[in-house]
Parts: sequence; C-alpha cells; structure tokens
Amino acid sequence: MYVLTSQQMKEIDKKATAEIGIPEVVLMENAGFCVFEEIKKDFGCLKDKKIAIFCGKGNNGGDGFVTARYLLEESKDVHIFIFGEEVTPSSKVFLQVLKNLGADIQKLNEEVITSLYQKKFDIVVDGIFGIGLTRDVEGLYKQVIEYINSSKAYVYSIDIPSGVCSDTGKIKGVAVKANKTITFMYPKVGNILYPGTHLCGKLIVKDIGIPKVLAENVNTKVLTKEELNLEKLYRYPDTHKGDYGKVGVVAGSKFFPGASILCANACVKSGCGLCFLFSPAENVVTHNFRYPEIILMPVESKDGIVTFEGFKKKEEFLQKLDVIAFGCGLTQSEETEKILIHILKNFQIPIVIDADGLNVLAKSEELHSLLREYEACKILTPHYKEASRILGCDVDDVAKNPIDAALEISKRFDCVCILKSARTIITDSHKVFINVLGNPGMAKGGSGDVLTGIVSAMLSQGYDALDAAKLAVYLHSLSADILLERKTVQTILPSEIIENLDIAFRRVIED
Ligand SMILES: NC(=O)C1=CN([C@@H]2O[C@H](COP(=O)(O)OP(=O)(O)OC[C@H]3O[C@@H](n4cnc5c(N)ncnc54)[C@H](OP(=O)(O)O)[C@@H]3O)[C@@H](O)[C@H]2O)[C@@H](O)CC1
Ligand SMILES: Nc1ncnc2c1ncn2[C@@H]1O[C@H](COP(=O)(O)OP(=O)(O)O)[C@@H](O)[C@H]1O
Ligand SMILES: [K+]
Repeated sequence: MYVLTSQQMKEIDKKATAEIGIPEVVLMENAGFCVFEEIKKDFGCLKDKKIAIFCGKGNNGGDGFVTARYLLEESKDVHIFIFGEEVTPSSKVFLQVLKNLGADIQKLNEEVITSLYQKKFDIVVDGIFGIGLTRDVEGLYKQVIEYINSSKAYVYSIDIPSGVCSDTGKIKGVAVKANKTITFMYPKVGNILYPGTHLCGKLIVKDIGIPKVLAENVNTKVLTKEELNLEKLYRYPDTHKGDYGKVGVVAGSKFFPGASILCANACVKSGCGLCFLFSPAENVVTHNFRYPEIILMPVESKDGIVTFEGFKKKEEFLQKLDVIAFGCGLTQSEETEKILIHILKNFQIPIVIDADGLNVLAKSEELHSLLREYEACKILTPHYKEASRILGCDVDDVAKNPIDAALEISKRFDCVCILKSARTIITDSHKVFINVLGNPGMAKGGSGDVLTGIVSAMLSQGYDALDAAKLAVYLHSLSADILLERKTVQTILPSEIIENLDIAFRRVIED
C-alpha cells in the first residue's frame, strides 16, 4: 500500500482534476460521503444523536460540509461550526447547499467555543485541517481542538487528525485525538508515523475515485506481506547447508555476552547454512553446549574486548564467510574500529553493521569513506540515537523526520538503511518501506541484536539487501506480535522472538 506526502497527494489530486477531468467537487462529494458512510456503519440509527461538525477554510472543511449534508438526513440535531465564510471554491458550493437547506451553521468565536462545553455531543466530525496544514495551530483553532479533545464524543477525523503534520506525523502545536480517521485513496505519512498514527485511532482508507495509475511513481509503501519476496525461502529437497551460506557474527564482549548469542542464535534460527560466532574467548567457553548449532570462534581478548590481533588470527575462517554481521555488543573500542577497517579493506562480502559497528563508524572519517567505497551489499541498522551519531545531528532531528534520515544514511553509504523504531523505515535510497507491525514488547535490550541475526541469515540465503531487510523486519516484528497474542508487552523477551520465529515463518510462507 502506497504512503503519500501532502505534496504527492496534491499532485495526484491536481492531475485527477486538471488532466483526467474529474471535477474537484465530485472528489469532495465522494470524500464527504465516505465519512458519512463510516459514521452510519458504526452507529446505525443516528436519529437521537447530537452531532457537531467543525469545518476549516480549506477543502478538508468542504468534505465536512458534505458529511454534514448526509448527517442532516438522519438527525435533527446536527450543528456545523465554521471559522469563516472565506472558504475554497469547492467548499463554497457545499456551504451554500447547507445554507439552502437551512442547516444550523455557527461561526466560531470565543463565546461559541465556551458554549460548546455545555453541549453534550455524541459525535464530533473534525474537518478543520487536512493535508493543507502549513504552520503551528494557534488561537481559535487551538481552542477548538482542545475542546474536541476534552469532549466525551466519538471523534471522526477527516483525512488526518487536525494538527498532525501529514508529512511527518508530528503534532504542530496541538492536534485532535480521534477515535477513527477516514483518509482518502492512500494513507499519508502522518497517518502512519508516530505520534500521528496514534492520534488517528482506527485508520480507514477509502477510495474516492481517483485513478490509481496516478500513484504509480510513488516510492513509499507500507511493508505488507504482499511486498515480501518469498522465493528464496523455498528449499528444493536436493539441497545442502552450503546452499544457505556461512555467516560470521563478529559480536560480544565481557560486558555484553548476550548480544552476540541473540544475534547468532537468530541467524541460525532464520535459515543460514552455518553460523560462526567470533567473540572473546572467555565468553565462548560459557556458550559451549548451550547453543550447539553455533560454531564458536574464540578470539583473543584484552579486558574482555576482542582484539584486532586476535581477530586477524582467525583469517583462515574469515576467508570462508559469505556474510558478516558486525557490531552487537562489541563495545566502542579502538579494537572494534580497527577490525571494521580491516574487514572493509580486505573483504568483499555482504555486511550488516549494527550497534557498536555504527558507533565506531560515526566517529571515523576513514570508516566513512571505506564503507562508501565498499562494493558488496551493505545494510546499516541504526536506531534513532545511532542514526543521529552517524548523521552528526540531534536525535530529535531524526525523530522529526525519520524517512529523510534513513534516506540520507542510505545515500551517504550507498547502502540499505533499516532505521529502527516503533515504525521502522527501510530504504535503499530509492524505495521506502514503513513497517507497521511490532509492539512495545520489543522495546527491550536485545531486540535489535535479534534483527541483525535475521537479516544476516536472509543475505546468506541469497537475498539482495533490500529484500533481506524487508523480510527480516517483517518476520522480527510479526514474531513479537504473535507472542503478544498470549503474553504481555512486559513479558516478551528477545530470545522468545527468536523461538517464535517458527510461527512467523509459517504465517509468511503458508497463509
Ligand atoms: N487530495 C485529494 O485527493 C482530495 C482532498 N480532499 C480534502 O482536501 C483536503 C486538503 O485541502 P486543502 O489543500 O484546501 O487544505 P486544508 O487541509 O483543508 O487546509 C488548508 C487551510 O488551512 C489553513 N491553514 C493551514 N495551516 C493553518 C494553521 N496552522 N492555522 C490556521 N490556518 C491554517 C490554510 O490557510 P493558508 O495557509 O492558506 O493561510 C487553508 O485555508 C484534504 O485533506 C482532504 O480532506 C477532498 O476534498 C477530495 C480529494
Ligand atoms: N514500541 C515498539 N514497537 C515496535 N517495535 C519496536 C518498539 N520498540 C522497539 N522496537 C523494535 O525493537 C528493536 C530494538 O532495537 P534496538 O533499539 O537496536 O535494541 P537493542 O540494541 O537493545 O537490541 C528494533 O527492531 C525496533 O524496531
Ligand atoms: K481533519
């Protein structure tokens, strides 16, 4: 499913009217009717319902006028509130229709807003701002939104909750908290990213008759099952472990032994042929027997951290690898940096860089240019903080516009970037996918290490970087969502996300 920015939606809208010739009022009529239909479906009989419709001066308000007209057919207690008569030409048509019908239309001012608090509306329709919101919400607009949020009514937002930026999902000063949002044709970015997605309540996407061919060049999509390439998950009977690749997980330290195990274990549980774990010798001793499928590669360490010299002694094994997963729990030492430099200079195999791999990358100019020049496929898996270190900006800047941050990282290193959060963004700098699965039970140390293991296994099974990233992110969060069916967000563990991958794989392959 495509996800659009306000600019993209406006262009499509313009083409539909100017080039294809569908009049704007027809689209507005369809949009307003869709909102009415949804209300009717939810409430059934509206006869005794007290309804308020708040309409701004743009076309979002015009949709509200249309909805109001249909609601007037169902209830005698429908009240329309406007911010002024200077509305867009299409909206004006429907405002006039309401006037002709003798509808109750009140212009909002301080007094009217105060009086709203005495009225007990059952249903509120928010048609204040849609994709045309350009600046922070203030004054009367702010007061009305505050009223809506204080009311006990069931709130419908048209297109997007007013006050949410449709390009980022951020709140521009104040925003409506809706129970349900009816958006048209395609979700907007602000309907999908937090906090906007939360303020939408239940999101409904309605077709209002804009030809779909107009969206064909849009590059951003929700990561749905239909977007996954499942081809390489199928195994011919006549096959052997060599067909599924050898992954070298370079991870772990005295301080974070678990990170390496989670990563390597997720990797073997996601289908790689052989998984070698390069970790400090003292950790490896304790891992023995507990994780029999992982081939343990004890590396000489100093103060619990793998050393560059120790790593080089494993050259013979390193040469056999097909994929490297680098960084989980390594610590940000000079040794970590030296090892990564060595890998980027001497290997040309797919690499996944996570955690401390990203942290040393952020600090080293040499690593920046080596990674840019590295020709094999590369996947970077930062969370917001790691991304901000790489980009040299504030973490809030990443959070404000994660799609742009992911694109920037992807372009800078010519890599696939998996920017992790409650709405993980995947991009190869051309296409963008937003993951909408997963739950707060994943907000726990170790969840990211699991993802690194899964994505490495996808690379070793022959997927290209973008397909590997999409499949891994999907399976990872689907596994956590399946766990949530019987557990709680508090009790989900990263190691259980690994165990539960069985069911996630089955659902992806068989359903
Ligand atoms: N796309 C489609 O396919 C279709 C779209 N449709 C609908 O149209 C909607 C988009 O309509 P739209 O472009 O007229 O913008 P909209 O959101 O109504 O607001 C613009 C108004 O708000 C004002 N304004 C902005 N920020 C402000 C602030 N902070 N505080 C105060 N004022 C502020 C701005 O003023 P200005 O910035 O010009 O001063 C302008 O007056 C879309 O979301 C959907 O519902 C359907 O009808 C059919 C098909
Ligand atoms: N609230 C949430 N909803 C969905 N997914 C989440 C949420 N919080 C975290 N995640 C996912 O969990 C993982 C956390 O990774 P990361 O922050 O690197 O953790 P760690 O480094 O401790 O392993 C990411 O894949 C992220 O997308
Ligand atoms: K709205």
